[in-house]
Amino acid sequence: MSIPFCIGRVIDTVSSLNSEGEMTDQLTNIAIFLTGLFLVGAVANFGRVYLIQISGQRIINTMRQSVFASILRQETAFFDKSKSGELINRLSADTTVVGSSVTQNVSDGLRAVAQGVGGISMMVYVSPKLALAALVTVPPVAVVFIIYGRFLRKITKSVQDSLAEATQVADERISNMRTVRAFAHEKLEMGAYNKKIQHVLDLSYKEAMARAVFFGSTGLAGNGLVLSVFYVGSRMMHDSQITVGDLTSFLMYAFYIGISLSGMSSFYSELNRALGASTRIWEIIDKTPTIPISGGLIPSVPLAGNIVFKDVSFNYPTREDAVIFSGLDLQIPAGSVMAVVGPSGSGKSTLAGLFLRLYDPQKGSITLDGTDTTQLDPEWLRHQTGTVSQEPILFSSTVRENIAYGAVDPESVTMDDVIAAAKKANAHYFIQGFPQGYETVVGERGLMLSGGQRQRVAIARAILKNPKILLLDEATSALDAESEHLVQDALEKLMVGRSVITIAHRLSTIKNADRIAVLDGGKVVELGSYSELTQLSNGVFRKLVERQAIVIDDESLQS
Ligand SMILES: Nc1ncnc2c1ncn2[C@@H]1O[C@H](COP(=O)(O)OP(=O)(O)OP(=O)(O)O)[C@@H](O)[C@H]1O
Repeated sequence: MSIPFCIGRVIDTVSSLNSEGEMTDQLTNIAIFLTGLFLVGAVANFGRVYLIQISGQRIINTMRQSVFASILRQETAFFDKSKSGELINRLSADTTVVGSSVTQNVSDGLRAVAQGVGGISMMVYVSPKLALAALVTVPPVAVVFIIYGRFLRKITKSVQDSLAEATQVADERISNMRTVRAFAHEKLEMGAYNKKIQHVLDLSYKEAMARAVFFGSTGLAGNGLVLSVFYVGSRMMHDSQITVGDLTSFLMYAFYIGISLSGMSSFYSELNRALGASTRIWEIIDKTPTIPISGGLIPSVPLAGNIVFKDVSFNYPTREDAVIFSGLDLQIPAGSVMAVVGPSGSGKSTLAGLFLRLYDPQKGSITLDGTDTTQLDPEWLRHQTGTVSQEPILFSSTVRENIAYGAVDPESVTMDDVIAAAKKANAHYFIQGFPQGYETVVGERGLMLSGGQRQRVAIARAILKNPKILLLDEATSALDAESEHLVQDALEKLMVGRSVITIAHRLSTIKNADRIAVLDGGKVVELGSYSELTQLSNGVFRKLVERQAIVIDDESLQS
């Protein structure tokens, strides 16, 4: 800010001084002063760029950590409503928009603001009257800024929303590429994606138009400022109200302000884009989950494993009209095996999910050793429970890491523990057959393994966990008869001394269960041992067994 001032002084000094020596002295002093100032400026610039860059990157990091932590904290129902591609977009694209605004623009923007404020102050110092003439452009510029800022925040949110929808489409199709290929729907999917991305482009046209108007008008305002200084200043100089040096300084300040106005315009523009995108980030960061992931009671006495469902009524939050349970009662005594059967869609998997507190029932209670599970620490509850589900999902790491994932602290699991669990799950043999053995990477979601292999790795994971409670949701459904027999054997050994809820379609696998609960119409309609239930004439279970026997007979006849 002192440069135009110094130049003004140089001009006035040169035109007023007569002696050569005096002029040289003055000029040397000013030159030394300016050199010092330039050096300070260079160091300050270095510091500004470096520090702002570093803090910007740290802000992006912290934001990403907070968004991801908040996503992981959310209750299961949140993931029923949200789409993974959309969430990933918030984690990456939105944080980048906010982050890049913070990194590049705050630094340049603050400089532009400082330059603008400094320039105006110096103008007022040199000549308040001329400064007033220069600032006639401020009110219309302020109005343009306000209107544009509002518009940009809104449109950025829409662009980011549409981009998230497009990412969601791509994400779902790419992760289910086999289905797309099997149905030969590549062109259809391309069309679906193009439609979404076209919407982003349409919105971007609007944004580009607004930007063009904004930058055009702020540029015009900057030039208007220079022009008014030129016009009024020249007249004032002619009337000897200001010196030539003052006018030169003034014109340079006017240019500075013009430049700073353009810097402020892009800063303001980016800031509003960042505000639009950050709305989507804060929506997630601020969201409090309805079921916390930890916190609550951790019983001091050893867990026995008495599970009681009492008068439980439930519907999924996303489908309020579809009642899954209405007044369901079920008791699983500690250390016993309860098999749950029933028609498809009768709520067998839901029952297991309610015990794990993936969802909370709208009515009734689920207790563990007499304590309502809503009072218990969910983290503790889930650590006590081993789960093998119908379609076990593995992570794209090694077989060893996937098995060790079952432990409370996977890092502390030894190779011997992993092998022992794999042997019990009848998985050791096939794992050893891989060239990299336990270090084989299983691909995204474990897709490089067969369904049966995945299931055995998942069983090994549950065995390694050694939990007090076991939830087996069709744990052996993907296995062939021989493997099923072997794994079933391992599972039965594992079940001893634990409370088990086992869900099975193949009724032959639950013959040894202590009791069988038959679900239908949102309630337990029959309860008893295999032999008790098969003896009930007209019983639902008996019919299920008879129907399955016919199917099995048909299959064996055909083969
Ligand atoms: N996340 C969800 N959101 C909304 N509805 C769901 C959800 N999961 C399941 N449902 C519905 O709840 C009902 C019970 O599903 P559940 O998976 O518990 O049945 P199931 O008896 O285990 O079925 P299957 O034997 O076919 O595995 C079904 O009608 C299903 O459509």
